[in-house]
Formats: sequence, structure tokens, C-alpha cells
Amino acid sequence: MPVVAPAPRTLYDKIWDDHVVDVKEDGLALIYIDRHLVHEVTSPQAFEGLRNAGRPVRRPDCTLATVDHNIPTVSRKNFTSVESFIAEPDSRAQCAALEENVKEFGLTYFGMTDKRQGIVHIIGPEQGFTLPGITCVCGDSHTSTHGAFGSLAFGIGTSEVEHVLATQTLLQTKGKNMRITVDGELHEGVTSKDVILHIIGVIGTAGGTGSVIEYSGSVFRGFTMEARMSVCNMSIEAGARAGMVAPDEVTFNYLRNRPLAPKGEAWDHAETYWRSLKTDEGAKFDIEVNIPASDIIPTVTWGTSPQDTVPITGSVPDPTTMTDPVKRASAERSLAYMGLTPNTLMEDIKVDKVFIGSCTNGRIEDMRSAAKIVIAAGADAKVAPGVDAMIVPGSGLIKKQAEAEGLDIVFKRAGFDWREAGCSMCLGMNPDQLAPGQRCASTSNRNFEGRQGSGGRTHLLSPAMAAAAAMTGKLTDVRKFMGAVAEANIAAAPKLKVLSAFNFLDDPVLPSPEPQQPPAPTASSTSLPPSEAPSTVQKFVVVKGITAPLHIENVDTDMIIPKQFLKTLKRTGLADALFYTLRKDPHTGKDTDFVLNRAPFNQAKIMVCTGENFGCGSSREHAPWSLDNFGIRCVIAPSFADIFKNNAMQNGMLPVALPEADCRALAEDAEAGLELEVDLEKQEVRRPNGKAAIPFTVDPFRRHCLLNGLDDIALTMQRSESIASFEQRRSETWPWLDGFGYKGARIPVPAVRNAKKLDW
Ligand SMILES: CC(C)[C@H](C(=O)O)[C@@H](O)C(=O)O
Ligand code: SF4
Repeated sequence: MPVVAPAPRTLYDKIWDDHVVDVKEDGLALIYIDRHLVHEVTSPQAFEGLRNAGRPVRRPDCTLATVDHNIPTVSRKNFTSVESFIAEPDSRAQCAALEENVKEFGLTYFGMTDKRQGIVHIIGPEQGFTLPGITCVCGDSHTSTHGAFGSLAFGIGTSEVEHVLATQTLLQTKGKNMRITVDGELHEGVTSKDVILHIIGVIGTAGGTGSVIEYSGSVFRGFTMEARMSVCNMSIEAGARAGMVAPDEVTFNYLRNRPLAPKGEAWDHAETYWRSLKTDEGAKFDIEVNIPASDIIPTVTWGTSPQDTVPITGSVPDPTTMTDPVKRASAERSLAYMGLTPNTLMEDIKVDKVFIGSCTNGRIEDMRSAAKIVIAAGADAKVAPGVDAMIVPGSGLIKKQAEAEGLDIVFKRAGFDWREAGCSMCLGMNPDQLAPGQRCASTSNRNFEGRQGSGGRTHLLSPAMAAAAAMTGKLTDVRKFMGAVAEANIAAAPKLKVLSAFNFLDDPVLPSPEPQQPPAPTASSTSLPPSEAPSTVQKFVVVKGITAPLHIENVDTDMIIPKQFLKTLKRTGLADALFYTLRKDPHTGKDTDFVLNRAPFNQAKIMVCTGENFGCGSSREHAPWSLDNFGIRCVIAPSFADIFKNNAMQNGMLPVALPEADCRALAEDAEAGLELEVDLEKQEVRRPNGKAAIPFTVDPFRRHCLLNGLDDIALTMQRSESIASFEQRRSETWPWLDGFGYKGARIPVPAVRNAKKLDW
């Protein structure tokens, strides 16, 4: 009998196949999650859910928590406790809640006195918590960063955080395979950030919707792990579920001897497995994009979407040249917000602030590349007058390393502000924010309206370009800081040390958590507790009512609910926060004439959007919560971002995808103040005045859950036997995944918590 060769598989196919616990006929799979990162913003409601249902965290050994979004980045010299250090009450409450939760549920936690604290997507790789071939999730959209190691890493909403905490699994349908190949030589001055900005400019923020991107080609092969992380990080800005690079020597060298990476024989086994993790010859991709490296030059954004990119040598686009009316309206709106005139040269745009940091570009190589530009500017060069430039390392260890290398001195001498680790001005949940009208050259990943502060204007660029902007006070082609003069300045400057990260990973002051023998399996660790908790998910059967029309494309979740409202510990009370930036004038604080402020739309139960890609960007489940709190239970749009769609359904809400022409027709009904009726049972939108109903389809399992108000966690709990047998196989086949180094180890949370009354 001829032997049938197995079909060639992609890297994504392989990781997926190795994590399927079980799968239903309709393709909905229960997949096992190897690593779960937790931060303070998207976890409080999840822990509350566990507490209410009396459920433990299933795999504390595979879970790692830290605080990053809310924390001030000022010196921690006088830090004694979160309570006394964090002035803003809601930020303080979220950080304190996480400290309570990690204690209660027994999780490993890098708190504010721990040098390993930092942005979740920086500390996971740094510690070797992130490994090739794993599934990795976090209640955060930039979890895609970890795909740089050849893992399947993606952001989830808070309901799914709870699902993972309780069951260590997730319900998922497989995405499409997409490959982006960049081959050739990059021009001088072009960095990984320029490459990913260019890619997003080419494919758009919805280009990767429903797909997992594999980055391939000589450019990514030649990148360091840090550069690969910057690329994978922004896969979410390209709309993808995840991004990945096949592991290779670069990956193994980065990981070998990291505190939580496997050691000795376990490493050898792991490496053998990791080497099999590459796309087979002949494997099929649903979408292929090829970009010549030579097309890419240093890139910046001009607008309020990451796809609004332009070479630094270019100028601000002119909306009157755009034929598509939605695109033209979006560009006009962006330019008005950004305070820019069409055809202005990008290099003529002055900046007020420079921010170097974030999970995209807060790593040691980013610090070095920015410092190189500062040095190239000359010994006496200073940050341009009137510009405020801040540098925020992505973790405490990066800060330490940068200081040991002397980078902080370079920055401080030139007038930069050198900060403590955190998310900082990437989204300004802490005090690091732009004032209305201020313009910032930022190494972060999102330039949405209000992202860095209400009314603030963001231009995304690389760390080197950000440093160049700081020195000149304008967006500047970084290549002006290269060449003979620059080289002479660099040669004349004191030599900087380039140290290995390994000098800092083994910090004697802060020992790694004690590795312990895995506890013997007990009844409760091999079978999940039965769910007695009743479902709290509301049913969706028919919703009829006033419909609010919206003509914006790429409605991002920052727009649906800005960051200041993410500081809640609840899922409720967010009605006024919905589309806050559009509903309130940033200068006067008064109501604008935005559709939701006007009768009858202030009573809307449905929203119809005529632009593509509704709900893109951040994974914040606060977006559907605020729509629901306002009274909107159904959104109709031509397409939805993946995480938003999931989050909405987790809350008994219905996203309906319809062709753009149908959305327009429904928007006309809506504008006339007529009621629409969305019937999930019949899968149709009924229109007024006897017009034909418009049919739609919804995934059968999700439809069943919505019609019956079913809770995913309770359903997954019923599959406990499959999960337990998967775990047994996992321990046998991939033993290094059993929370190596963390098994049962708990890092004490500072107990400076006296009976003092707190003011929240
Ligand atoms: C707070 C969190 C939900 C959010 C995300 O998902 O990305 C944040 O990290 C952001 O960058 O907007
Ligand atoms: S994108 Fe910004 S806010 Fe979000 S995790 Fe990264 S650094 Fe933090």
C-alpha cells in the first residue's frame, strides 16, 4: 500500500494541531493555553467572576502577573506601598486589586518593588516565560508580540481571561494562514518599526482580519529577537489575530539560560521540538503578501490610524484626491484632529513631545538605537527648545541594563527625562499624558484620537526617528543623523558598553522564584470542579428599536471607550463613557452634536456603521460593556475586528456583519429615525415600511449560546475529562511547559497594608 505523505502544514497549523483539546464538527475547538500573562486593567472583573463562582485558578504555574498600565513612571525611591505611591484613586484601586487577587489565587507577581516588573509583553520574553511552540494569551491586544518566538500568542477580553484562569483553555475557531514576505536588503536607517509601519500602510488595519500572519523572508531572518518582537507586536494594528516568526538559532540563543526557560536535558528536548516548528515546503497560505525590502524607507504616520503611513520624505495627503467618500471623510476628520494641512512636508511638522518606550519599542536595543542618534548629534547637542522628551524603559531590568551601559547618562545630558518602567504615555492611563493640541513623536503603536491624552496628536515612528525629532523639534529623516559628521561625533564620544542581558537576569537582590517539585496530582487538579454558578450572560433573541447611524471606518476601541474609563473594577456604569471623545468637546467639556447625543438616537438599541473594521485595536471588553450599558445590544457593520466580535458575544450582544451596501441602506432607515428589528432566531434584520428583510449568518455555536444565554465557562467545565487527559499528554510530551521554575512558587506581595482607610 502506498504511504500517504502527510499534507504540508504551516507553522500556525502545527502549533494549532498540538493544542487542540477537542473539536466540534463545526470547527469550534477547545484549545489549551500554555502561558497566561495578567495585568491590572483587564483582570479585576475576571477574578471577581472566579470568586463569585467559587472557582480556583487552574494553572497558577502557567500564569504570571504584573502591574504596568496605571503605574506612575516617576522615581520609586520613596515607594513603600501602592496605596501611598499611586495618587490617582482609580489607578490605585486597580493595582491594589491585582495585589489582592494574586495573593488570594496564589499567582506569581512582579510588583512595583520587583526589578522584573515591566510591561507584560516585555517581561514574558525577558524571563523565558514565553517559549516557541506555545499558546500564550493575555487580556491585552499586543500579546501578538510573543509570536516572535514562534508561538501562537493573541489578545483576549476579560471574559476570556476568566475562562483561561478557570479552565486553562479557550474556545477558538481556526483563523486563516497569511504570509508576509519581505526579502532583500533594507536601506540604511530603516528599522523593524519602519518595516511594520510600511506593511500596515500597504495592507491596512483590516488587512490581517481573521488571519494569523507568518513573517518570512530574509529581512525577518536577519532581525534580532527584539526587532522581531516589534514587528509581531504591531500585527494587531494590521488587524491580525496574531503574528509569528519561525524559531531559529536567533530565538534559541536569546532564550538559552533565561530564568524560566527549560534547562539541561529539558532544554535539549525542547530544542528538538522547536526545530520542527517551521512551515513545510508546499504548505498552503490563504493570503500571501510580498514586499521588497528596498521599497521601505523611514516611515511615520500622519493621521489617526496606524495605516496612515507615509515615508518621512513625503507630505501630508490631500483628501480631495480620494475618491471613496468614507475614506475621504475619514482623512478629513483625521487631518482636522491632527491639526495638519494637506501637502505639508512631513519634515516641516513641529513636535512638542517625544515618547520613547512601550511594548513595541521599550527594549534595550531601542534605547541603544535612540542613544546612538543623540550621540551622533554631537557632544553638546540638546533636546530642541520647547520639546519635552521622555524615555520609559519597558522593564526594571532593561532600565538597569541601560544604566549599566551608560545610556541614561547620554539621554539625561541631552535633556531627556529618564523614567521608571511602565506603559506610560503609550496610552496615558497614568499621569504621563499629552495636553489637548500637543503633538508627540512616539515609538508606541497607536495614534488613535485621544490615545495619548484627550486632544493629543500622535505620530508613530521608530526609536531612532523619535530621537532625531527630539533633537530637531520636528519630524526628521533619521538619515540626517548618519554619515561622516555623525560618525565623527560617535567616534569622539566616550565608548558605551554593550552588556549582555544575562548580567541582569540573575539579580542577586531579587532571586527568581524557588523552583519546586510539581505537587502530586490531586483529585482537584485532574478534574475541574463542577460548575454550580448560574450563567450571568443575557439572552439575545430579538432586539427592536431606534438605530444610531455611524459613518466612520476603523472605529477603534479607544474611540468607543477612552482609557480613563478602563480603570473600573466593574462591568457597569460605563454608559456615559461610550464614544466619550466624540460626545464631549475636549476644550469645553460640553456635549457635541455626535449622533448619540441627539434624540432619538440617545435611545438607540442598535448601531449601524457603514465603515469596515468596527472595534479594531485594543482588546478592552469595556467597549462592548459601554455599548451595552448605553442600551445598544447589536452593532451592524461591514466587518468587525476579531477580539471585539468575541468580546461582544461573551456579553450577550450581537455583532452582525453585512455587505457595505446593506449597511448603507440600513443607515438610511436609521437616519430617518425608523426602528429596525434584529432577529437572531430567524437570522434577519427587519426593516420598516414593508422593505425586504436582510438575512445574516452567525456561527451556529455562538448563535445557540446567545439564544440561550449560555456561559462559555460552564460549558467548558463539562469537558473536564478531555482537559485533564490533554494535560497528562502535555506533561509527557512537552514536560518543560509545566510551569518550569514557577510550580507553586509565590512571590510575596509587600505587606505594607495597615488598617488605614482607603479613599475609593
Ligand atoms: C488595556 C488593554 C486592554 C489595551 C489593549 O488591549 O491593547 C492596552 O494595552 C492598549 O494598548 O490599548
Ligand atoms: S500598547 Fe501600550 S498600553 Fe498597551 S500594553 Fe503596550 S505599552 Fe501598554
